Amino acid sequence: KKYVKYVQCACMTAAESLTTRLPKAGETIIGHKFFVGFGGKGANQCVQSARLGAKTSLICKVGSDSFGNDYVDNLKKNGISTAFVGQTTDAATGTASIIVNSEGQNVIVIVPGANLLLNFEDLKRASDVICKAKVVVCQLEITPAVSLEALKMARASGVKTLFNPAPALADLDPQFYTYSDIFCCNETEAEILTGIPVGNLEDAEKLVIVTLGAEGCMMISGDEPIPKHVPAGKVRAVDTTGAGDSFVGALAFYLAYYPTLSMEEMIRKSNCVASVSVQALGTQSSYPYRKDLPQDLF
Ligand SMILES: Nc1ncnc2c1ncn2[C@@H]1O[C@H](COP(=O)(O)OP(=O)(O)OP(=O)(O)O)[C@@H](O)[C@H]1O
Ligand SMILES: [K+]
Repeated sequence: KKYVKYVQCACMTAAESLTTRLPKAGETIIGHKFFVGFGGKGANQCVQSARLGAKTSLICKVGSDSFGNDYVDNLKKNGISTAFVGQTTDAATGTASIIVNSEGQNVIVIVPGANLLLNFEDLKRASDVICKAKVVVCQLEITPAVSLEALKMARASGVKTLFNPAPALADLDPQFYTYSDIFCCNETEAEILTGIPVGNLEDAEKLVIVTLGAEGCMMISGDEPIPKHVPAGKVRAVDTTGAGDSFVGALAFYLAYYPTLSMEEMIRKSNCVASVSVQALGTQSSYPYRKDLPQDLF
């Protein structure tokens, strides 16, 4: 199989301003630091997989603007195929404008922009990549119906599906459960999602993983219905931003390249990768490369 993994996703430019306090409505204040980074859950996950050595292709849409051009360069630098990264003049590249005060409190405005223009036609164009992948990973930062369609296309070709229901939707279409082999969310998302009728969970996915920050993860599967705790190692965390995406990206890598490992072992290794990411600042900037990790992870 040519593409061992494909992520269908959102790309966002994150512009962050640091100030002593958050401005009030109508107020202008002076901050002391500004930086721009690359984000979006799907893209983050894809970058982490690629840095572990996975062959990846991203299906997404950015604007025909400087943020979009920079994002395409960033993906290429990470060795990710951009054959299905569309650029549109109908919307701007997705952005997250973030203001953080000295207590670490923040206000964030996300404008999804071009991400919401990714459509069924784009999926059709990429169908060869989707259907020949080993693993397809989807999230909810694009139009949910498009994510669901990608999962269905993958499933129809026997491709393993990993779904990360983030950001969480209270009224998630129950079909997402049916078309996900692995359903991986964090505690907050699990809380929002538990409004789903239990009947849907029963005829659903083969495995549910809930990530628990420093505590690692809980896993529960059809084969092993008793929840199992897979702890993360003790590390000195400096910035946990993006840890969830590092975990999902790592898990996708192990599913594609080490399919004979037990799920527990894949989760243990993915915890190790994500726990490295919390020891560095930022999101993609904190994701480890294969060469910098203990070699017993491979
Ligand atoms: N303090 C920590 N120490 C060790 N590992 C951690 C720590 N925080 C997170 N991790 C690792 O990262 C994984 C994901 O963390 P978490 O559950 O906080 O995800 P998240 O809430 O989606 O994170 P974020 O939204 O900040 O990206 C955990 O399962 C664990 O493997
Ligand atoms: K980090």
